[in-house]
Parts: sequence; structure tokens; C-alpha cells
Amino acid sequence: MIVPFGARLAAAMDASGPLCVGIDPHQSLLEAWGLPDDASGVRSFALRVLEAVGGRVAAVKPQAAFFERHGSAGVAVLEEVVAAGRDTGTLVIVDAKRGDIGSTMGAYADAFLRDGSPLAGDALTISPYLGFGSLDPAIDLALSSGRGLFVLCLTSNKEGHEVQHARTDDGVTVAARVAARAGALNEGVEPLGSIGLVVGATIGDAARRTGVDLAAVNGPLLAPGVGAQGGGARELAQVFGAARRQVLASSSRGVLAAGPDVASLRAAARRASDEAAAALS
Ligand SMILES: O=C(O)c1cc(=O)[nH]c(=O)n1[C@@H]1O[C@H](COP(=O)(O)O)[C@@H](O)[C@H]1O
Repeated sequence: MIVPFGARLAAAMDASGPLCVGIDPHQSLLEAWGLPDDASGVRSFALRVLEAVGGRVAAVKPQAAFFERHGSAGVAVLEEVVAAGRDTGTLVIVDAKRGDIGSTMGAYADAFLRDGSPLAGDALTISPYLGFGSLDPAIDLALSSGRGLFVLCLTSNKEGHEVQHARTDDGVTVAARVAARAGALNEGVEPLGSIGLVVGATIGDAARRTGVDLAAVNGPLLAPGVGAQGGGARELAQVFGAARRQVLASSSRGVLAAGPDVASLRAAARRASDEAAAALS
């Protein structure tokens, strides 16, 4: 029986706390860890993070760009990391932020969401800014394979408002429309739907200002921006309010800066997870 991603994530957050550790092998971090800026360095880095946090946090999120910048050898490492992450029992969210017209989106869906594909983790980040309907092939495949999606809604970067806060002909903001479409797909699903949103921990009161009803999404809310971008306990509580139980706080550099020592990385992840749990309880 296929257990949907939303149910698997809810169980993982209950068991391990509401933290996702981003695996972002920045050039500067590789250097700080004494690793070469090539695919072998990225491999050592990512496997070290998995050794530290695999099976101990709800999810990990390898950021595809940092693997892709090393070409096919880097992509092969991403495939290895997706498999190794899943082997630890921790959910793997592949952060590739894909988005394209529907027919091409079908090919991305095959790559990142189809059983047997080496790049398919448990969930994928995707962009709805070619129109929410363009995501249909990914939504169909995610739901039929027990995987999840995190659709960019209110992102943590300062430029996101240009598109996300814009109002459509009927006066509804783009972000509110994205959230409503995700909510419709998750309607009535217990304990949590599988079509999540990305809502940055740094957005302040933007959900209220844009008319986004986060609780009504009834799906997971991936909250990057924790740690290095300034999101902390106060920000998480402020941004998410009544939707707190849906939040998966995500930190990359905030945890990774504690490396390369495994015990230090593990302790940093524990602290971040405990802080997020306290802020979201
Ligand atoms: O989808 C994401 O994960 C994401 C969305 C967003 O709005 N903001 C954001 O920072 N991210 C990702 O989250 C990670 C943040 O890294 P740190 O700032 O080091 O914690 C990066 O991999 C970003 O690409």
C-alpha cells in the first residue's frame, strides 16, 4: 500500500521534530570543510551531512544547483545522495525548483517523481509561475506515487513580492491563488495533504497582506530562511500562527556551518530542531 507523502511527513515530524536540514554544498563551505570544489568534495560533504543527521531529523533537502554546477559527475552524486538519504529513513526533498510548460513538466516529473528514477526522492520543490495548471503532470505523478510537492508561494528572497504579491484581474494576489489551488488538492486529506507550499520564515506578515490562508492549505509548509537568512523562533511563530502544526522549518547554512565534525553537525541540527519545535508548538 502506498502511504502518501503528507502522512509520512506528519509521522516524521511527530517522531523527529519539524526540521529539514538543507544539503547545500556551497563553494565556501567546501573550502571551510577542507574539501575540493569538485564532485568528490560535494560527495564527501553530502554523505557527511547524512551521517550526522540521517534518521534523526524529519527531512533533508539537497539543493540540486550545488550538484549540477559540477556537471554530470555532480548529478551522479545527487543521485547517490538521494538514495543514501532515503536509506537512512529520513525523507528526501529534492530542491530543484522545476517549472515549465505542461508537456515539458511531464519530463521533469518523470525525472524527479517516478518510481525507479535515480533523482526521485520523497518530494520536489516546483515553481507555479508558468501557471498553476502547468504543474498538472507533476501533481498527478506525485499523488499516484506517494510523493509530495512543495510549490513556491511566498518565498524568502526579497524579490519574490514582485510576482507573488501582484494582483490578478479579480483582485486576488498571485500567492493567494497558488495557495487556494494547493488547498483544493489537499481538501479533506488527513492528517496532511501532499501538495505543500514554500513559505519563507522571513516573510513577516506577508501572508496576511496577500490574503493567503495558510491553515486552509491543509498541506505541509516548507519554511526556508531559518538560520542564515535571519529566521528564528520569533519569526516562525509570527509568520505561521494558526498553521504552525503544518510547518517544516528548513535550515541549510545555519546547520552546515557547524561542520565538518559529525558530532557538531548533529548537535547543531538538534538545537535547530528543538528551537523550531518550541516556536511551533
Ligand atoms: O525552496 C527552497 O528551499 C527555498 C525557497 C525559498 O523561498 N528560499 C530559500 O532560501 N530556499 C532554499 O533554502 C535554502 C536556504 O539556505 P540557507 O539560507 O543556507 O538556510 C537554499 O537551498 C534555498 O535555495
